[in-house]
Amino acid sequence: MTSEEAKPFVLASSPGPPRGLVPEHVHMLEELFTVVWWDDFEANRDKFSNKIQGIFSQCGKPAVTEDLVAALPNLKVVSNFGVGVNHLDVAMINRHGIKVGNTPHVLSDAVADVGMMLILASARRLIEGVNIARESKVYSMFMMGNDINEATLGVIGMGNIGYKVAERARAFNMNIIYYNRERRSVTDEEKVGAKYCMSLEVLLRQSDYVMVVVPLCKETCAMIGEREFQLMKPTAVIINIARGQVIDQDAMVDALQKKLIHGAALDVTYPEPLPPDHPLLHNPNVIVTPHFGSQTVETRRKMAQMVIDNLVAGIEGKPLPSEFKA
Ligand SMILES: O=C(O)C(=O)CO
Repeated sequence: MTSEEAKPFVLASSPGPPRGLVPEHVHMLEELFTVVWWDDFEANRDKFSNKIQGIFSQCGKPAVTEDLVAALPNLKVVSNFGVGVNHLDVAMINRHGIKVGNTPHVLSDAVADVGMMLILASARRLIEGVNIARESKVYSMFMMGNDINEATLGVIGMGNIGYKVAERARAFNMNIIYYNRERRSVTDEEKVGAKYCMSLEVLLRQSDYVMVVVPLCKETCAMIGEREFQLMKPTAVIINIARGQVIDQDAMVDALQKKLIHGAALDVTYPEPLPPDHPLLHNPNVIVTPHFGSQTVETRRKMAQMVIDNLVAGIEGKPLPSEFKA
């Protein structure tokens, strides 16, 4: 058994909610590392600065600023608990000779499940239905939903998660179209029956459900805005399991109010959470969930293991099992 001092030092934001580490993950980390929690680090910078070799980063916590990176001369790796690294300045971190790890693949099924769940929940008006049953109101025959059978799903971003959404939608007999930087292979397309759209415009015009699954970056920030909502069907529902900022949120509120689109189902927004008086929380055609796409016990366990594997490899100077490069 390694002594505490011999274990490499890793900086992490303090455990517990919001979005903190659950005890199981803390235990996994502490088995291999001397974990320096952010509050302790802040109070004792001189004691820890030379010792920290890795940072456990989650949803922008701790904030990996250039000042922090420069203050940690032995830092080798920033390991992100999640696939999306939009909150990290990867180019800046890499410039300092430090690697960045993330956790793709292991969470794709869980996130795609939430995407499919949001399609079904909005099509079948799940939240309204649950509320009616809970309030013991007279059951209304007029609370009609819509079939997703034969409806068209437009997937924007056919990466790992987008493809998993398509696999699920295929099982529900949806017509699948997609828009992606690169076209998938014919074999991939045929497996899920997905048709490639040459332009976003074509996808937006044809889709009953528009699912956003692109990573947030300069090119995708606010890629769905006023013009895009105008192209969509008035019956369409937009679903976002990527990052809130990929959609211009004010334009979406406007599009919903003007009935340019029918509804929205959002696992991601900005900010998170939305303030209680936000219009998206008070529209019966909108479902908002708390960015919980990857949040299952099993998936989070796999993610925690991957974060740890990236930390170990980075600290030992080996290639990361999953490195994200700028
Ligand atoms: O891993 C991420 O980046 C996620 O947002 C999962 O929901």
